[in-house]
Amino acid sequence: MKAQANVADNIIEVRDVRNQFGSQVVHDALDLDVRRGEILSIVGGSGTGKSVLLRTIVGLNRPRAGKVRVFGEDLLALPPARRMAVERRFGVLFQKGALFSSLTVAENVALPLIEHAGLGAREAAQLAALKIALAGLPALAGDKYPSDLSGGMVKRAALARALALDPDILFLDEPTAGLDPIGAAAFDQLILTLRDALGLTVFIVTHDLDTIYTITDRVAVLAQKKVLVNAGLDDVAAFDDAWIREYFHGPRGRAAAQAVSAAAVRTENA
Ligand SMILES: Nc1ncnc2c1ncn2[C@@H]1O[C@H](COP(=O)(O)OP(=O)(O)OP(=O)(O)O)[C@@H](O)[C@H]1O
Repeated sequence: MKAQANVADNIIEVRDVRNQFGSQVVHDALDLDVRRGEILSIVGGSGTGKSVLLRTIVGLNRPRAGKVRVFGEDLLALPPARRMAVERRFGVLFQKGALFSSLTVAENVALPLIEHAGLGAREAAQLAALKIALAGLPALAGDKYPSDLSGGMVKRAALARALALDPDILFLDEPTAGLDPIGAAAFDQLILTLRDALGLTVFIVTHDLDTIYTITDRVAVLAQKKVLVNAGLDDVAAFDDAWIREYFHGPRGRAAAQAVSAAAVRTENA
């Protein structure tokens, strides 16, 4: 079962944000709160700016207007050393994994420990081995190069690297895209376990209805250049909007909802 977030304070606050590329306005007057300890899924049609929102929150994209506060700090207004200290509290898993292809998995995971935590090579290697295990990979995977891994293992390796610096917030951009259903379900359960064990806050950009139904506490829907609704799944699914109706009540949405109900019944009868 999902555990609800313990403390309902906002760890991320996005206020009145505008993002624009040339004449294309992606976000206009966008507001979003993310609560400490929750798993929040960001959904929306293709091109609604889910990845841009993630990049804006982690400071990789400067909005044209508005403010983003993470842990109460405006990242873009901080002096470099303070900004780096805040950034160390983020773990980011980008869409394609973004591992260095010329480094082994263990070296990829050790890199932030050497570069940002100032560890020596030996300590970093020991800690990297722990993170690799935490991400559910066998120890042998540490010696492999990203090109030698399956898609699911690449995601786990990238997750191990995202966990390297013991982040408070995990940002995941379409973590289950390209995985088979069994691999995707296992990855979802891993995220849930890590959230519960480590007290992480998890921000997931996803199209995956199974992820949304099985591990998400709240869902934020991007539409009309803003967050149309940010609430629990039942409230979002009942929201009166054409895209939401099609997404949550179309065949795939119904199948995901039924699978979760069936799993709940099995648990009750066990
Ligand atoms: N650096 C950039 N320069 C110009 N346009 C950009 C840039 N980054 C994003 N965009 C545009 O912003 C829009 C939103 O992009 P984004 O990748 O956030 O969408 P998305 O909701 O994540 O889509 P998808 O679900 O297809 O991955 C797109 O039209 C994209 O082309």
